[in-house]
Amino acid sequence: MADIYEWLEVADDSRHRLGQPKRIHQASLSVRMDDGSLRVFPAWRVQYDDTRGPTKGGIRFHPDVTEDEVATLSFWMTLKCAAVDLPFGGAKGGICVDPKTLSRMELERLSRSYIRAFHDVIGPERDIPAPDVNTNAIIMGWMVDEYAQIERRHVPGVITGKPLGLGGSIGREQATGAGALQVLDMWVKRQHQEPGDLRVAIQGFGNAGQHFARLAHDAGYNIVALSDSQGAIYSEEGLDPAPILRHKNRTRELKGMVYCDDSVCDAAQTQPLSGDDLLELDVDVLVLAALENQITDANADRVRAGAIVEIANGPVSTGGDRVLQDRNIPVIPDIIANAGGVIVSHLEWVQNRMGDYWSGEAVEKQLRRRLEREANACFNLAEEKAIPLRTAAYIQGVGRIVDAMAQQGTQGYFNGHHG
Ligand SMILES: NC(=O)C1=CN([C@@H]2O[C@H](COP(=O)(O)OP(=O)(O)OC[C@H]3O[C@@H](n4cnc5c(N)ncnc54)[C@H](O)[C@@H]3O)[C@@H](O)[C@H]2O)C=CC1
Ligand SMILES: O=C(O)CCC(=O)C(=O)O
Repeated sequence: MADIYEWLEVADDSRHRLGQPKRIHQASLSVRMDDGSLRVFPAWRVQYDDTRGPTKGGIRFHPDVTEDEVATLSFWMTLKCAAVDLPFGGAKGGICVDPKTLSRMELERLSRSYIRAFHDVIGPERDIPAPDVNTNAIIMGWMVDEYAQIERRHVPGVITGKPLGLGGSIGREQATGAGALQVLDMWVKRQHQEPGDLRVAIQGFGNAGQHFARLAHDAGYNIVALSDSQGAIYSEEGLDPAPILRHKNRTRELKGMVYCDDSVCDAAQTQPLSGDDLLELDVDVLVLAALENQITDANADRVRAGAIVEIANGPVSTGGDRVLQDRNIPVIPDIIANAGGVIVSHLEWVQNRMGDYWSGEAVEKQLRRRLEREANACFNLAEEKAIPLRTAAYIQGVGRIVDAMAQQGTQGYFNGHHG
């Protein structure tokens, strides 16, 4: 961050404030299992900075979740919301759990207990959670219901990414993938390339990766490889994500894909591949849509992709980034590439507060307009100043945050309603 602060001539006060999270909330969630036993799960909500508005960010269920991880993700949320000019600060939540080991009822009890633990520190004008890794609209539905039961009133704006029947927005589910495709399209156009000429490999086939894959295939990109946590598949002829998704929904993994009957993905055309090998394929675009630290200084020198799109948060480590920069492999950074999700979350929150709901076209138009403006600003800054896209995106985000900090005055942060 030092170079960004130097560039923007950020005052020491703001550097100190951006140097650590404003609040870290931790809880131990006691949950009754179906067999009558009790399990306790560590959980966090970290609210990094609320200078520009209520804090915003998803909740992750994963066995590797730690306080440090949640805090880092909350910092990136802060930068992301500012980089695309949303009136939000940044937060993130997490529970250290392997959700695949829980029954549906256990998962519901765990989700509701998260809200009971953090009820006092969230709210539509305070901190607004949303889905992230291993959480989805069903879980957001349980959570918003738990919040309403505690409050004894409807409060749909406390959580976004909800089911449509509980005040969710049309378009939120595909927003992250759709936004990432829009940003990639803009970048491809600037390189005077055509989607039909580009071979794409995608790591991660969950909410973000699936929608990206489907929309990119429809837009003419040639998807040659896909992976999930269990394995990867590859086809020189190109993969159609729709039947692959049907197979994954049936079997819960991509690995067995070679045995699929469907003509577009039969054994003759589709080869299994290791997840690590996917990262090193000779493709035009490598899309990272799984977890952090997938490209590091240990494997960045073996990346053969022409460009990388970060749909996941932090999939390229700082060391990996340095190697890719030295090798002139452009990285379209997470805080722009995956911002479609939080942009439509903002639209959902606005609709909840208005008590009126928009068509899919209206949501899509607003998403496109904001991303076009903010991604172009980032691309232009990177080009004008000959700096990496990530540096440009950080300058865009940090610049807005430190301006808002300065506008609060020297006392506001400590004595005002943000304290
Ligand atoms: N869902 C959303 O709206 C947003 C998600 N993101 C980020 O996108 C990333 C993915 O999130 P979601 O799709 O929502 O999660 P998800 O839980 O729906 O899917 C995650 C996918 O990654 C796969 N995966 C995990 N480890 C892997 C590995 N080592 N190799 C290959 N695949 C692996 C899983 O099998 C699964 O397919 C995360 O970094 C998340 O923070 C960012 C912005 C918004
Ligand atoms: O939709 C949101 O509020 C946040 C989604 C999220 O966690 C992210 O962008 O990383």
